[in-house]
Amino acid sequence: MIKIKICGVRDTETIRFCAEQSVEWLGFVFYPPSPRFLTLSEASSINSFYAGNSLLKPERVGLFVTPSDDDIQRVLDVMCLDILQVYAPDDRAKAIKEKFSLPVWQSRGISRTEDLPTRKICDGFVIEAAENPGDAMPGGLGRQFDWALTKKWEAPSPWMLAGGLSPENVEQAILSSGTLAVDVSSGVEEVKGVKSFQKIENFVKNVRKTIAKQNTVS
Ligand SMILES: O=C(O)c1ccccc1N[C@@H]1O[C@H](COP(=O)(O)O)[C@@H](O)[C@H]1O
Repeated sequence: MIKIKICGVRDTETIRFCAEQSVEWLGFVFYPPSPRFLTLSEASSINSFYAGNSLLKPERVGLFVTPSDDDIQRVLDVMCLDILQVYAPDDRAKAIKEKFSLPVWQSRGISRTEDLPTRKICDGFVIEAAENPGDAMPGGLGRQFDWALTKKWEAPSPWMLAGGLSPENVEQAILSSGTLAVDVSSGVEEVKGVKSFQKIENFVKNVRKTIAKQNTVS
């Protein structure tokens, strides 16, 4: 079973829709330059929505870019998170895990085999395309890398594939990379920062279809 994370969710209708699609994780972006940035007030509303809907299953992943402890604490004061996804160096990612006692996924940009992690750092990795000089953000840009790079990688901890995934390419991405989990943001949007229910539905359908095909041949 391939697990799915829909990142950059900003409203309760999208949360409800994704939950109905049985996705495993929802990503909430706490990085101000992002078009998917969630204010503390919006985070607090989403927290109330979750609190009032105890059957909502998707785990809440808070995304932070080189955060201070205060940046994370301010969010945790208004919203429960199940997992922290961080863009941070190894030691800082470990320190965040220690401080907040939550599972931590470290985002890692790669462009060649040598960039793939060989040591466990925290609880998992989000593997995506390397950042380019001048990029406004380290992720959420719809940029792919060569998926074949991960096919023979002996990952030191669980990982998910991210970067430039879409309903159209996710099947090929899963087959080429060998991933067991996928993370999508811009590929399921109508315009930057606004999720498309149709694209989310197609994305989920195509992921599930890929699993079915894999089951058929194995
Ligand atoms: O989604 C964002 O706005 C974002 C901002 C800053 C860092 C990461 C961000 N998203 C993450 O980037 C990857 C790839 O996203 P995309 O599908 O290519 O748009 C994914 O892990 C998102 O969670």
